[in-house]
Amino acid sequence: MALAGVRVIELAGLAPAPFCGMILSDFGARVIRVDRTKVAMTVDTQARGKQSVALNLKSPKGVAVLKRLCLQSDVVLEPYRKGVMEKMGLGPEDLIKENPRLIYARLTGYGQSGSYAKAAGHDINYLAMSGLLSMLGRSSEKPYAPLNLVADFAGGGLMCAFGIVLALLERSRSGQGQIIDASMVEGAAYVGSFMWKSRSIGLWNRPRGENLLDSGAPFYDTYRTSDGKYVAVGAIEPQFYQQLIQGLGLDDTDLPSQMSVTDWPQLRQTFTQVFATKTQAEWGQIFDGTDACVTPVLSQDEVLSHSHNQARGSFLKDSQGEISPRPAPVLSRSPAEPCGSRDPFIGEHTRPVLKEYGFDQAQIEQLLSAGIVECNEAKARL
Ligand SMILES: C[C@H](CCC[C@H](C)C(=O)SCCNC(=O)CCNC(=O)[C@H](O)C(C)(C)COP(=O)(O)OP(=O)(O)OC[C@H]1O[C@@H](n2cnc3c(N)ncnc32)[C@H](O)[C@@H]1OP(=O)(O)O)[C@H]1CC[C@H]2[C@@H]3[C@H](O)C[C@@H]4C[C@H](O)CC[C@]4(C)[C@H]3C[C@H](O)[C@]12C
Repeated sequence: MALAGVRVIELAGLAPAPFCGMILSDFGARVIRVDRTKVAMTVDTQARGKQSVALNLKSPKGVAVLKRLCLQSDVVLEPYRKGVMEKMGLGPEDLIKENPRLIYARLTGYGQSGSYAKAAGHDINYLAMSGLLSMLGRSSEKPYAPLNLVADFAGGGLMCAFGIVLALLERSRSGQGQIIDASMVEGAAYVGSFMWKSRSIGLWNRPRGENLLDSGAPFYDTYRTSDGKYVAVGAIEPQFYQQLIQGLGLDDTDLPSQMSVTDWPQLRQTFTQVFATKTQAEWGQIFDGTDACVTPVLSQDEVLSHSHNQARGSFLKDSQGEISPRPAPVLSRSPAEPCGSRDPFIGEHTRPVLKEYGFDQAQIEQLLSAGIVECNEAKARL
């Protein structure tokens, strides 16, 4: 796999950093997640392929153990607010001095500088600060955050993984590691560059929810079908829009012009009435195989059985029966090989990892008895 041989130390975080770690693991990196001790369960639901070491970083000996892990690793990924790692003596200066090849990835909400750098926050806050949240929501409704998708994952975990791969590539030429300052505000905004760079063509010059791509246009929206399900319509171009009208059994000459913005409410009403006359499957029989850009709105469970997704194997079922998306994109020669076994328990791999990283039996026992590390192999054998 593309990242085979890359060794990552992931400090346990909430959601963005775990997603970043899972991406790296899916594409072949060895990801060791460092969990706190005395914690019963992990919140990392994106732990596919990872190993877990439980380590108390509130103790100097625990800090020394982490330094030794980072000394022999390629990447350290930390999900804490600005200054936390420095406070523990684990800042970039501390670690890169000992391992100049180390790639030190810092995934935060607001970045390592600026007045908000030390403030707590979550996806919705970062999305709000990115300028994108102000654009999300239907006309006359308040802005809404689309799950915690845009800042936590698109602009956070994924963007950080991209930064790590860039730094690995650069290191292959320079031999040097570097610090990645991954701010979710900036990552989300960067993902949304189109929203800024297309203002000049007037795509966003109307109020929220009244533009072509923000639920304003009736030919770019969702519609309820007679069985209470929905279809998505994305017939933007005239040639696709004509196929939409044809599939709906409407006569274009009876309708206002597609781009007559003032007539969009009336056009939406017409589409709403027509889509309500058939089931989602019936509309699928009408529109599948055409360029009308009409697709079923599938649930998280329905995605697995849709013929298109099935043909590609777009979704996986692991050994625990959990359905989840397969890694993307698909590389032709070195594709991801996501691990199918269960996620690790906290501290499940403490002993074998410490041994692999050069700690002898006596040192490991000493760390265990002092509570610096925890080992939960027994739980794993149940
Ligand atoms: C996980 C589910 C989904 C959450 C997604 C949500 C929408 C997000 O947006 S997550 C993104 C959050 N932001 C960031 O990641 C940006 C960077 N990070 C931060 O800004 C901060 O870390 C913070 C604000 C997120 C948290 O701040 P906090 O003060 O807690 O921590 P830090 O300042 O960073 O300092 C870390 C401290 O920890 C010490 N540390 C670290 N490692 C170790 C170690 N190995 N040993 C010892 N100590 C360690 C470090 O020294 C620092 O200490 P100091 O502070 O002393 O310096 C979640 C969605 C719903 C959640 C569940 C729900 O809330 C119910 C339960 C609530 C319960 O309380 C917890 C369990 C829940 C089930 C809960 C579980 C999950 O959170 C959810 C499922």
